[in-house]
Formats: sequence, structure tokens, C-alpha cells
Amino acid sequence: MAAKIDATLGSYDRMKEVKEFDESKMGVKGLSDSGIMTIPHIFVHDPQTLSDLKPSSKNTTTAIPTIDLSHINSPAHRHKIVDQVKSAAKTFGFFHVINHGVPVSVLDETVNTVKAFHEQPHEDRAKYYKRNEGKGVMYATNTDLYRTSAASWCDSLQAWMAPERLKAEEIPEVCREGVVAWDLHATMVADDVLELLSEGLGLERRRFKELTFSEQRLLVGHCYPYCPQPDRTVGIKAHTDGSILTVLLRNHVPGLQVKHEKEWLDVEPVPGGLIINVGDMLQIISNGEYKSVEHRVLANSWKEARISIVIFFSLTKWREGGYYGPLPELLSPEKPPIYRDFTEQELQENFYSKGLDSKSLVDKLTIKN
Ligand SMILES: O=C(O)CCC(=O)C(=O)O
Ligand SMILES: [Fe+2]
Repeated sequence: MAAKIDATLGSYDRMKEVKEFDESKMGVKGLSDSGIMTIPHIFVHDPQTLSDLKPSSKNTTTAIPTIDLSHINSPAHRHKIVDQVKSAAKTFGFFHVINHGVPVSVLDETVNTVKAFHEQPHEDRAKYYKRNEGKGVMYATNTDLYRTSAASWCDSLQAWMAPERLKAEEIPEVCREGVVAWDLHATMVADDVLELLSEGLGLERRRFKELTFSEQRLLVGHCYPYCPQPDRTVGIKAHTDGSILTVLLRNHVPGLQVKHEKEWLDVEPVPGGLIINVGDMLQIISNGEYKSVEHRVLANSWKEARISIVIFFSLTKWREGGYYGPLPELLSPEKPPIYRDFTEQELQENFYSKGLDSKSLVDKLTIKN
């Protein structure tokens, strides 16, 4: 790779530095623990990205909706909850759910178990550091480290839980039990929310389940360690999720922001709550009814690590010929498809070309009149 010129950094061989950092297997956790005051060049983002990084203005009172799932099985309450979920998925694309049935002790245990993995001594973590996307378990700094133009201050443990059933022994022992339990609990919540979303489109309650929308699951345990220069990098770049639906559990350390009406909005923690967001696939199959919204994580300026556990739910059953697209039952002469059909290969290529820098799938598939 040619040496890169950066006005503030001078000339340097980016790929060489990326490789050296990656091969050290220390992760950003190791960099942070070493007490550095200046972050390596490879993490510095371009001035345009940096100029836009700030917590949302203090006086904003807008927050993503919080939806209480206590009475989802009561006919008297269900239609109201369906309306709330539908409205949140249409406007914000993000919402909190509370009283979702998972005990707070399980939420805490899940965060602690993932934190315990990332806070092991370097030698113990380094044993797992590798890049094998698509199956099994992988632990590394940034999935897209070699594809992106600027790295982010975050290490991630990824576990492809399903459809190919992940063997428990492949999961690092320190977090094995917690990860397996979380996959079960989060899937139950996702299935409940998918039923509400299915009804919100006027479809049968079980329709999304039949369409296998929660059968592919990638669990990611992120760690955003303290960053000495949070104004020069990010925790995760602005992106939309490629999933059908994402379930996100986080600790109390701030950083997550969601784009709403062109403004970045801080997502404040809700005690006992889980965050749900619509992914690109759901925006497409719902023919634009539900919105996959941009979000990002600021680099962590707290001494305590920010921990989040994300499960990306997606479908396993493609239509004959390997295609997918807006659901035919949602289309009519008044509501023609606004996205074209696409193949699984196109989906993969979109992600693996440039990682999170890629143009969103939704933009690529929009039918231009
Ligand atoms: O850590 C978070 O809060 C968000 C992570 C995220 O957006 C992702 O993994 O796609
Ligand atoms: Fe995301």
C-alpha cells in the first residue's frame, strides 16, 4: 500500500502500522492499559468526522421511545403495544423495551461476563485474537480493520451462534455460560418484538418467525476502553445494521448516539431496559415502513470501560433462486416496491467490500424513478 499523506500526521505507511498493531494482539484494551496519552495514527479519523463528534445538546428532551412489554399477551393491551412498536420502528428505528421478561440479574451477569473476558490479562485474551469472519468465534479490534480508512477505539468478541450451532467449547471459558444464556434470553425478547412488528404491518403474528427472521444470530461483545484522545477517534463509526433486528444490552457508560431528524441524539440508559433497533433487511422487506437508522458510539472518555452486547438477528431462508426483497403481501398498485430484489451474495459483498464504510444496502437497492 502506498504511503499515505495526512496534513496533521505527515507521511506514514498505514497498512504496515495496521499489521503491526493487529499482530501484537493487544487490542485497544492493551493500548489503553499501557497508559499512552496519544493514540496511534491508524485510529485518527478525518477532520470532517471529528468536527461532528459531540454529545447531543444538553437541552434536548427527545429520547428514543420506551415501550413496556408487561402485558403483551393481554388482548386488552396488545393492540396498544403493537401501535407503540410500529410507531417507534417507523420514526426512530430505535426503542427501549422494559418488562421484557429477562431478570435484571441476567442482564447484569451478561455485562459482567463479557467485561470479564475483555479484562483478562493480555496473554489470556491474545490466545483468542484472530480474524475468521462468518463462523465460530473471533476476537479482534474492529472487524473491518483491514478494510477501513480509520480504525475505531473498540475491541469485539464475536460468536456466530446460529444457524450453524456454535459448540459451547468454542466460546472462551470465562464468558461461556453467560454468552449461551444471553443468546437464549435475547432470542426470546427478539421473537416477542418480531411478533409485534409483524402485526404492526397487518401480517399474522407468527409471519416473521415463519420467515426465519431470528434464525441467524451473531452475538458481539464490545469493549470500549478508556480513550486518552476521544476527540480524535470514535468508538464505532456511524452506520446502520445490516440485520433484520438488533437487540442491544449495554452498561451505564455513555457513548451511543442515534440519528433522529438530522441530529445526533444520546441514548441514555434505561434501568432494566434493552435497546431494539431495526436493521437494513427489515427496512427493505417492510418496503420502507420500518426504518434502519444511523447510529454511532463516541470514543469512551470514562476510566471505566463501556461494554455492550449486541445480537444481530437475520433470516436463513431465502426465496427460490436465492433472492430476497420487499414482502409481496405488503405490495399493491398503490404501494409498489421501493427496493429491488437482491441476492445473498450481493449482501455479503456489500459488507465485506469496505466494512462499516460501505454505502448502506438500502441506498444501493432503492429504485430510482
Ligand atoms: O455498542 C453499542 O452501543 C452499539 C454497537 C453497534 O452499533 C453495533 O455493533 O452495530
Ligand atoms: Fe450498530
